Amino acid sequence: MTTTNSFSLQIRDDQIGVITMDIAGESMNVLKAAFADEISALLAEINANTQLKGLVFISGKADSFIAGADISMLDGCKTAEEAQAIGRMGQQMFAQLEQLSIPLVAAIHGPCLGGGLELAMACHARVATNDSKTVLGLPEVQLGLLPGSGGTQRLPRLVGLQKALDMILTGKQLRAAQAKKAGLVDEVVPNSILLDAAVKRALKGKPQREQIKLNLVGKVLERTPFGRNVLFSQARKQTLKKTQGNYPAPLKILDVIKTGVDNGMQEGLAAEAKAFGELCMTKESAALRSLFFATTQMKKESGAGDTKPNKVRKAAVLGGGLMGGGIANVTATKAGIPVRIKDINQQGISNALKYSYSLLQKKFKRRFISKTEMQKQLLLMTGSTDYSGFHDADIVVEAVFEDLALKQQMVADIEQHCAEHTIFASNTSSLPIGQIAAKATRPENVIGLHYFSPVDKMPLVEVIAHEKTSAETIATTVAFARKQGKTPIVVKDGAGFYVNRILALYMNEAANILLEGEPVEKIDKALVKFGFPVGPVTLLDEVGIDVGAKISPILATELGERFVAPAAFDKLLADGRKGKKTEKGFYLYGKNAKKGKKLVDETVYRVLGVTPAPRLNTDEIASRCMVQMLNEAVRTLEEGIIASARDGDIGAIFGIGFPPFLGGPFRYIDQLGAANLLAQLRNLESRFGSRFAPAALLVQMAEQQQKFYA
Ligand SMILES: C[C@H](O)CC(=O)SCCNC(=O)CCNC(=O)[C@H](O)C(C)(C)COP(=O)(O)OP(=O)(O)OC[C@H]1O[C@@H](n2cnc3c(N)ncnc32)[C@H](O)[C@@H]1OP(=O)(O)O
Repeated sequence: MTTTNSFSLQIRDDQIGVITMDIAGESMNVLKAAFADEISALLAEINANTQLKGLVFISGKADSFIAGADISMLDGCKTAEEAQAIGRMGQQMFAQLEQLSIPLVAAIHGPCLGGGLELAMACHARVATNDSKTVLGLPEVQLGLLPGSGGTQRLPRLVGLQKALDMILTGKQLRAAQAKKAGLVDEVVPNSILLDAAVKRALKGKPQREQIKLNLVGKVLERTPFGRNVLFSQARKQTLKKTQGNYPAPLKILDVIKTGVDNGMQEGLAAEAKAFGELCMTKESAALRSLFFATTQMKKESGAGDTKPNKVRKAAVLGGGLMGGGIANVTATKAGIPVRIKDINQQGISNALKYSYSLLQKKFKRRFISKTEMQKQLLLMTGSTDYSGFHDADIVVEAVFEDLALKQQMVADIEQHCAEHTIFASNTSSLPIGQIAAKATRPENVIGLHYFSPVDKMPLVEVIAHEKTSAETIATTVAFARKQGKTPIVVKDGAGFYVNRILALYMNEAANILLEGEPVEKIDKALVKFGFPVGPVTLLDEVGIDVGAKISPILATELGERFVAPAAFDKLLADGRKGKKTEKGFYLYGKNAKKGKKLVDETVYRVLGVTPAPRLNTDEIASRCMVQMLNEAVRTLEEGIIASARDGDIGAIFGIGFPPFLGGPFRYIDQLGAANLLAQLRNLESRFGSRFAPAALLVQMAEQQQKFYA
């Protein structure tokens, strides 16, 4: 047996060499530049051994194959050339593996991502486990990068151009069964026989590469120059529409893949390494990498110092509506915890169960989960119209109407029907938690747990501790949310908490601009171009104009005048316009809508008493809404609502889709400069009044030329 720092080679009696990768001191295998020499030494030994029949590459870590190149190493690069050299080194290392004369089989269990998948693709065959921890993908685009060590060239050759474009442009990860269907892995087996299956394959010799199966349209699109031109130009159009030109990586991905397809692998690889180096130096990639570091760091925090969480064995949800159904869904499917749903009527429970069934059915059809997994997860969800099955719940999440008296009644009911230690978590979006806990006998068990809609998709939750919430309750709730696949931020109690507070002022400003006569679609386009997934007016239609109207007065009473929504908005409700759910809002829905087109309901202007006439340019519209959000974010930091700029950045990106390439409100202010933002606010304050008054902390930072991040 030969060992280097991170690799070992063991030759079995059947003359199959097993290369095990296990980086000492790291919880996951990642690729580092220093490995080039180790791999070369290993390969020299392998090439000198004429007895060897084949090789298996496997990870020595319990639950990870390789999570990609070391992102800290990439972050440390000072020049594009330095990053390009790292990509090149990986390319050369993997080319050496591919050129081995004996078969090399990758045995994959756990995340096989980025450089990890690039390595696996250079192997001659791939066997993966059917475990849910096994995921394969090229997520570099989510870091503002592209796969820099052959991924842009090998993936299209393995799975076809269309599938590869989809995977590389989105960074999506496939489960083993999906990867098998795509042609990315050759065999899927249980973890217990992974090594045996890989050895068996290696003993069979090098496999012939099979031609990718395509239907007629696929053949025209991928195998003719005309078809490929159509494919790339369509992909470019869609990419630009999606990114609004804000992200450089996807366009480079298209260029690099096209170079490889048109001019061959070598030119493709050269273009890939060069683009990788360039992208590494962009501010967009730096911002996206900072998100990776922030979220990884947050995974380790309990939310309550050294206090350890208690185990949650069973959960319950009050209310089977859209939110309650979503919360029950992530509890069963992501956390794997049994969950009891209570609603006032049977219909509510059926709706919640049906909702989960349809989501799971979709996952099953996409081969993301097996039928057994689906059935197991469904069995974790049960319901009743009374409190039966609640006595042993460790946490109860309430998702009932936004009504203080009702929520206080729920607290009393839970204290009566559940155990002493049961946590009462409220999914309120605006009511202070202290008020919900005001009549509680065990206020230390009461906490806020604010999810965002749709719950199965939105990654953020706000965990809100009121004055009497115990550290144990905080730590347990944070751990519970994390098990549900969420990124929790712990925020201080106060109306609107963090996310809705900064969102409310941004939405109000969009409403003010609308009342000045700017057309609805122009306002939405301005903010989409800025980088938000949808514009503010669309968002209001989605969330519900009535919901906005309910939250505004609460925020205005607790936080001041600047939160008062424009009075004209009452006219919308008087006109029965609640938004998309009632098919009556700012846009046309239902039978009035035109298929494939989003059209403004022009009658809304009459109701609001305005005549639409575009006057402002899109930058002005975006910046007026944005400065409101940024200024309020600074205020929440000043008041201790959020504990750090990092939490504020993650909250805004994961909670409202703040443009990730800007790194969040605080990183964006650092980019703009506090003084610049202050000048914009002062200017707007002189024109529009005190709603633009700058936060004291911002003034101080501008004067002292400080930044939120060092
Ligand atoms: C040249 C190439 O084309 C370029 C590349 O490969 S770029 C890198 C592409 N890869 C990625 O983007 C994957 C990044 N990693 C992840 O998404 C997640 O870590 C994961 C899905 C692999 C695992 O998630 P999870 O189980 O929650 O574990 P998580 O806490 O995130 O990570 C565990 C540890 O591995 C580290 N880690 C994971 N991937 C890493 C990476 N690519 N680089 C550096 N560290 C990494 C984390 O920092 C953490 O370290 P710590 O224990 O010392 O804090």
